[in-house]
Amino acid sequence: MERKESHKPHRKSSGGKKLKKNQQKKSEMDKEESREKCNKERNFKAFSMYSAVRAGRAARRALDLATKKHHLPVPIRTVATPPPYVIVVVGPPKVGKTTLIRSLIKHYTKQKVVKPIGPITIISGKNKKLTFMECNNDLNSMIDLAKVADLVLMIIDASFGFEMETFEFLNILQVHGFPKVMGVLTHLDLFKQNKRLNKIKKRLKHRFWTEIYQGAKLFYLSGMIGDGYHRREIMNLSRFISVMKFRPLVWRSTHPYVLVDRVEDLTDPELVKRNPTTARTVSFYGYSRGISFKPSIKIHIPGVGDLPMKDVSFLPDPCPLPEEQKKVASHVALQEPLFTFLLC
Ligand SMILES: Nc1nc2c(ncn2[C@@H]2O[C@H](COP(=O)(O)OP(=O)(O)OP(=O)(O)O)[C@@H](O)[C@H]2O)c(=O)[nH]1
Repeated sequence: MERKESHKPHRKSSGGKKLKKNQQKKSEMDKEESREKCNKERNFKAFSMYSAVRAGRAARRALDLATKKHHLPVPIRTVATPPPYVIVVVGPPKVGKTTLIRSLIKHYTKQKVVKPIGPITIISGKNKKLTFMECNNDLNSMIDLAKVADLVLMIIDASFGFEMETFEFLNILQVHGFPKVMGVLTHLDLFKQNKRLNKIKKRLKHRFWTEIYQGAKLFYLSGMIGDGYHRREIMNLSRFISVMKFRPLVWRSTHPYVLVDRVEDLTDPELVKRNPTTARTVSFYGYSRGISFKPSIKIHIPGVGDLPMKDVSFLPDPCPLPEEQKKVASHVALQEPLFTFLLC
């Protein structure tokens, strides 16, 4: 007789090296899956806050940036094409003001100006003109230019640091409404050690931010090639100037004013010969800025006084924009915001 043997089923082992490894693998895979699922469902950025201090700082910065954009709307009062923006180059003696103007003019016009004297107006884009002017280191020049500057390029010699002239000009700016200010560090090639150069750059940047505002733009010009600064650095600076938005200051957008480019004495030379202190008739040429001039108003000339105006008239623009040049070519009459007025 055959005997059937019944075996007990094999019991699965609940321990051992291999099993433990498999279980670990499985649990890891499960975790990964659940994490992926979680990320898909929720925005993982929402849980990225690790530090309350850092989050506070980020929130404050975001608010700062948002409030910076809150400006009252400014009505545009200029005629058709705006007058050139005035860029004043300020700094102590021998810091590189002339060199910077020369380099910028060479970049924009491809022309070499050996010694730029007085205001120089150039066309920097399709509908933008710029007037560059160097500020002398006397108080009168500083006060006069602080009144008309749209952008101030503040040159700082890195090997000297900040000097009295810089602080004087900043104080004057505060009185006349603060236009845009950009710092330019020169003479950086005099530092031979990189470590020291970086330290100086950082120190001057923080000092500049304390004087102007946190985050004010500071450019670094690392040295000279020939008689100008490096082409690439000048190109970067000019690009920055080209895209800059100049916000008109309240006083300037509510008053007429002129930065005089040319003066002509129209008095009879015979009269002057006979009496050098005779009353003179003088013609001033310049772009009218702010609001329109009325012939009846008195003109204030800094350092001279209030004088009656005899006449004010339009002149064709000596520096027309490319579009206007085309119009002139096709004999379209132009009315430019350039003024001449007679004083007696
Ligand atoms: N090594 C070095 N020399 C520079 C630099 N910038 C300007 N210079 C030199 O400094 C000297 C004075 O430069 P300017 O451009 O005439 O200075 P400035 O501020 O116009 O001088 P003033 O009009 O007399 O006040 C020139 O010999 C320049 O070659 C620079 O970044 N590095």
